[in-house]
Amino acid sequence: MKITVVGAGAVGATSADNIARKELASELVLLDIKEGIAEGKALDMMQTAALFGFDTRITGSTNDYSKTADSDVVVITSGLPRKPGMTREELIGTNASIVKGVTENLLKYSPNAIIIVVSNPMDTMTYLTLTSSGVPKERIIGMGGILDSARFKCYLSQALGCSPNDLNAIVVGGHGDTTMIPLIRYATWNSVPVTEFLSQEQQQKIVADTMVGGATLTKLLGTSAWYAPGAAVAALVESIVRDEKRLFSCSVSVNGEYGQSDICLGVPVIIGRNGWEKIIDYKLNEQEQTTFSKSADAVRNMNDVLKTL
Ligand SMILES: NC(=O)C1=CN([C@@H]2O[C@H](COP(=O)(O)OP(=O)(O)OC[C@H]3O[C@@H](n4cnc5c(N)ncnc54)[C@H](O)[C@@H]3O)[C@@H](O)[C@H]2O)C=CC1
Ligand SMILES: O=C([O-])CC(=O)C(=O)O
Repeated sequence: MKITVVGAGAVGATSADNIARKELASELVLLDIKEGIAEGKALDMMQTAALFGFDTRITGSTNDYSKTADSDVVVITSGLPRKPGMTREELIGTNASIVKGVTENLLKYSPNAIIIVVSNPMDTMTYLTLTSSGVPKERIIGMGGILDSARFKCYLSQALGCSPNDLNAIVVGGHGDTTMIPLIRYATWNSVPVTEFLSQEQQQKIVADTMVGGATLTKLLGTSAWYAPGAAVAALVESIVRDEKRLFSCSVSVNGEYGQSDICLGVPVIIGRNGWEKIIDYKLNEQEQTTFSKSADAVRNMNDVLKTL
């Protein structure tokens, strides 16, 4: 198994670190446009192999895509992160051309790879990758909902005073401060709805905190987060390479599901060796469906911006 991570910045390097520690690949390539950074981080990580006990061979490359040849999975994290006060959507002007160019280069050497898109605005970057590449839709997966769902579980666990591992909770819709939809009605604590233990006020606060989870971290850090994003990327890669069939919220090309088409949006989807396999229809109630449609409208407006760039 060969995996490439493009972008050796905060998220790319953390993703690669997790992928190596989990031994998800025999070969892992980190690529960046900045001279030496990917090689340096790859060597630094390689020197943890004897300490963590993994056998993955990690190499770095400054923009030489021939080193990424025949990758089974590629992860795109290249592009600008936001700064405090910005939305993810404001990154579109810079990141669209980066993501498009990186995808073209990757596909020259790994035409059969499964592509994971992380760069923001993620749903629109996933749509751009799909529409500009001609790669079958099952092989293009936007990562956002796994991270948002982990944050949702974090806030739920704090309110309930319980282990996040005993929680089941999912966030669907767009990966944006106003577009994500934490489905609290469906969240459970070891099979019991969390709504039975939380007041309306607590529920509203958890949902609101989850939606601005990324913005909260950006304000604290001065740039956006990387530990949970890197862990979420690794979980997604793991379900692919081990064919785990995990049910994750990922941004994929919907075709009538949840009342939407010609858009990539976060929906519950089964992830296996061939990419995303099946969208699962959670029966949204009227209010959730209305929120989902509004989320889709916002993402579609962003996708329309691509035509003006
Ligand atoms: N979808 C999600 O859940 C998340 C998405 N993100 C997004 O991921 C992206 C990366 O974030 P960070 O790693 O924090 O940023 P960063 O600035 O630490 O790293 C980005 C890296 O991309 C590289 N890069 C830029 N253009 C390139 C090109 N053409 N080819 C190869 N490499 C190139 C830069 O040199 C830099 O090393 C941002 O767009 C951020 O908004 C971040 C966290 C979560
Ligand atoms: O907040 C950001 O800009 C980065 C991101 O997507 C996240 O951490 O959820």
